[in-house]
Amino acid sequence: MITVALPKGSLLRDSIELLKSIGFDFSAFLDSSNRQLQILDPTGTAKALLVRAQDVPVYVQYGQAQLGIVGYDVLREKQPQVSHLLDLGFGGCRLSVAVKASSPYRRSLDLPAHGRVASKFVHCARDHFRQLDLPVEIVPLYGSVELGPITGMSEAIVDLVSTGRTLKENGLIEIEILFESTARLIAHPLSYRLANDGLDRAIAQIREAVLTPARS
Ligand SMILES: Nc1ncnc2c1ncn2[C@@H]1O[C@H](COP(=O)(O)OP(=O)(O)OP(=O)(O)O)[C@@H](O)[C@H]1O
Ligand SMILES: O=P(O)(O)OC[C@H]1O[C@H](OP(=O)(O)OP(=O)(O)O)[C@H](O)[C@@H]1O
Repeated sequence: MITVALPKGSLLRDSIELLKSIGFDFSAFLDSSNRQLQILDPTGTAKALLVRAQDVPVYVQYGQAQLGIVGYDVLREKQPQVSHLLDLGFGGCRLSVAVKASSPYRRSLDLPAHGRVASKFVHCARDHFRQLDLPVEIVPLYGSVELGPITGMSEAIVDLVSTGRTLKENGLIEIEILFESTARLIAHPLSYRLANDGLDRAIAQIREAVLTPARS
């Protein structure tokens, strides 16, 4: 039995579609009236856990799931001890620095020393400003990060941008990209090395499905 940790939120639908293309049906997670956090595929050969995006690598690192699907952004932020197998191509976004459009800042280095930067990606943000040798205070938030500059709590944010709509509708602009992100397939390192439970076959099928442009 293979167990796969799936992220709630933005990546869930594409993750379920990908697994469906290799014969595992976890579409029950898309039914909003369903409250189950663990479901068996109807064939009884695989199980899926529904977890918060940041928790996917935790279940994989500790071996409760042999496989997981998670954004590269989360891997950069959490640095989990997992095997990084494959870029799945969906969930494209980027981690960027953004400021109020009306502010004078147009690159990270324009920000004032000891200014504040709000982010859910505390480690990535800290690394970015450390590399620039610009001392800033990172303010950890859990969501709606854009409110940092809007309310005046912070001069800037480090947050995910996809279409750019959230920034635009909140009067912010992107001034620097830290890195691009897509969804990744990760594995529990020991399980991957031992390749038990048809794991090898499932990984090969996922690889094949990702390389084949149209999923059925
Ligand atoms: N706007 C977006 N467009 C595309 N992919 C995104 C977008 N926002 C986030 N992602 C990707 O989806 C992953 C999950 O993000 P999502 O916004 O669903 O959850 P979260 O808000 O980070 O987690 P939680 O709701 O548990 O706090 C991110 O780690 C990123 O890889
Ligand atoms: O560029 P866009 O396509 O507008 O997407 C970017 C938004 O998506 C994510 O937020 P999410 O929906 O996860 O909400 P959150 O603020 O609670 O993290 C991210 O934090 C941005 O706010």
